[in-house]
Amino acid sequence: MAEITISALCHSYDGDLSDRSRLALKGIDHVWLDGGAYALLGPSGGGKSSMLNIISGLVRPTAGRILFDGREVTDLRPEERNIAQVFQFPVLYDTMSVAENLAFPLRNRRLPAPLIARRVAEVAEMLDLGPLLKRRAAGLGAADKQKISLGRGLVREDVAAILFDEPLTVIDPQVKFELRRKLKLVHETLKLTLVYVTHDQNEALTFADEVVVMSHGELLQAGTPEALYERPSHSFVGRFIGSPGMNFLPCALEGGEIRFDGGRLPARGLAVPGRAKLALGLRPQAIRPAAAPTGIEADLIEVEERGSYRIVDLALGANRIKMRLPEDIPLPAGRFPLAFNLSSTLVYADDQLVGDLTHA
Ligand SMILES: Nc1ncnc2c1ncn2[C@@H]1O[C@H](COP(=O)(O)OP(=O)(O)OP(=O)(O)O)[C@@H](O)[C@H]1O
Repeated sequence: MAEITISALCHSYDGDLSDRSRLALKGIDHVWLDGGAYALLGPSGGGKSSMLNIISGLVRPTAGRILFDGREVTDLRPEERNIAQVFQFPVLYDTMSVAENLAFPLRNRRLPAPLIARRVAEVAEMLDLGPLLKRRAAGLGAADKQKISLGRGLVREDVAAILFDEPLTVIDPQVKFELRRKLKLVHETLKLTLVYVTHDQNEALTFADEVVVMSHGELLQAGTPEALYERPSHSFVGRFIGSPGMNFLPCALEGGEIRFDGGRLPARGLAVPGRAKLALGLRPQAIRPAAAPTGIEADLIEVEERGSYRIVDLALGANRIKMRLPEDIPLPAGRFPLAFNLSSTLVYADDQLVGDLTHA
């Protein structure tokens, strides 16, 4: 396995870098550490597949470099890079048995038969394919076929990394959960460098040690699931992660206070760039009804029951915000004061996190 470094990566499918807004990748730097389990998360068209295909060598970047363990591979062909890639749809040979499909990447490299047999048995065991080894791939369902594709990715011991491009899209939810758990176990056992593309935040947050969020060809944040949840460094990440996502209140910094429609909060010592568009970012669980007046008053609009908690829609001045309230906390009716957890009340300037209100 290898550490993969990408440096100043830009890509345009027509080769023209002059119009930044049209680039599929807009100057990305990142290091994928050896043995890390990464999720590459973002909306459709954000550049995730382009990034994977550039790492594997299927696409050559218009500008920038890729290094495996410090060695430049930008100009190497896919077969020279030793990357295993698993795609959204199963890639296998229908006429071969499951065992032959799993063995194929190893036979191709002319590995000794006993080694091939050992690896095929190990991978089949990991993915519960043992009972199917002699069956022809053609007769199997979508989930089993995709397991074979995953197995073909995992079977080689010499790969620099395994890249998964939305591999569970065609799998139904119950099996999906099971396979994701299996992949996590496989990662823990084999310490592979894994990059797993998804646009599903639950998939990303449960699978990865580190989540990399991309949108519009930019890498917006890379961090642990907790960091992305608690301190999104870009407002897009705050909105994209969480259900519901982060609330954003347009605000202004005046006289040592953050002022927003519906309230104000002390913000002494907070420095923000001049002329920046400011917003307060608040997770729904950082908001609570207050027992005494706080200067922030909201009107109850709607309540959605979600089992052990409620999502409460509130009007705060002209803003609509969502509060996540555990079942055991009473919900006042009508208009009531709100308290914000200040360490989770984040300040964004032109969509970038600049601080919180803790020390105000
Ligand atoms: N082969 C291609 N030719 C031209 N443009 C492409 C090609 N592949 C991707 N693009 C464009 O590059 C941008 C990034 O697409 P990419 O497929 O990398 O994003 P993605 O995040 O993987 O999206 P999805 O989740 O839909 O696969 C998009 O604007 C897309 O239209």
